[in-house]
Amino acid sequence: MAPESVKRDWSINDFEVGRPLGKGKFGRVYVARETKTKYIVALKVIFKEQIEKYKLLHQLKREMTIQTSLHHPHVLRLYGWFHDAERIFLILEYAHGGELYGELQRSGHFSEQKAATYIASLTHALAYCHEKHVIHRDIKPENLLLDHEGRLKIADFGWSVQSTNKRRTMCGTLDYLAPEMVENRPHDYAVDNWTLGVLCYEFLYGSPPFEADGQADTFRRIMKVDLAFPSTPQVSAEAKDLITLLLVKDSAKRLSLEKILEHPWIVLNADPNLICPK
Ligand SMILES: Cc1nn(C)cc1-c1nc2c(-c3cnn(Cc4ccccc4)c3)c(Cl)cnc2[nH]1
Repeated sequence: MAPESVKRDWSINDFEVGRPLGKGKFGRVYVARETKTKYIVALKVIFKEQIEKYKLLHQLKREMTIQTSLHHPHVLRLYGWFHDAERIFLILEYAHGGELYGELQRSGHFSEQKAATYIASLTHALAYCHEKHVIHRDIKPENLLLDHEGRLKIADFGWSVQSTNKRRTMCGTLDYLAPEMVENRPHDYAVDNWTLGVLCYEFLYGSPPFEADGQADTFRRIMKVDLAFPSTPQVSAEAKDLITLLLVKDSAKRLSLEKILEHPWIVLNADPNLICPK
């Protein structure tokens, strides 16, 4: 039974902590087992000193508030949290399949079926987030996890925002930045549509479309929408069409999440057994 329905005042004594799983921005993540129910979770441990040092308490609270409120099969659950004198502990859903990034690194690039399935999963998750006025803004392979059946889970809402007013100004991460974010202009939900185009390209070719040696060159390539499709690996015209419809500089002209799900490449290639619309 999911821990949040068991009790509210958690402490580290309620968990048997296992091996480290990875490092997030400001803390390590461990696999852990809740002692009474034997339920397996991921425990993200964040040191208060780090949060205070980088003045990130507001961002952490926003991440926790947002992720706690999101209940979708392709969004990693945040069941609850607790703290002690030095640390903050987030009780997260455990994704048995690990990080999608590792799978991409091992295979070099994904098949069109796998890429389309992940893009469709992300699109459903983002449609849900946008309905709840949440823009993720930091979708990248390192923030994507897989469950035991290979279903995608979006993790790490550290850069997400609750967008009540339509336009926002904030910063994001490098290769996945939409032009309006590169220029630190006000931005809205459509930044996630741009990122879907970047991810679709990276899933199919193994590296992001505007990758360059230095940050300035990447920013220049993004601003020019300097998009080129290598001759290998072989990628279908339909896949290139979807990428081109998403990597559009004018955010209002990017393909909508609804139209992505109707695109022929998605309809032909995505595996419905691994996609959960709601
Ligand atoms: C790694 C790994 N290998 N296997 C077999 C399972 C996992 C696994 N890792 C996780 C992890 C996990 C671990 N590190 N990270 C790094 C990280 C931190 C913050 C945001 C995004 C990414 C996440 C989680 Cl949260 C939740 N579930 C996880 N499952």
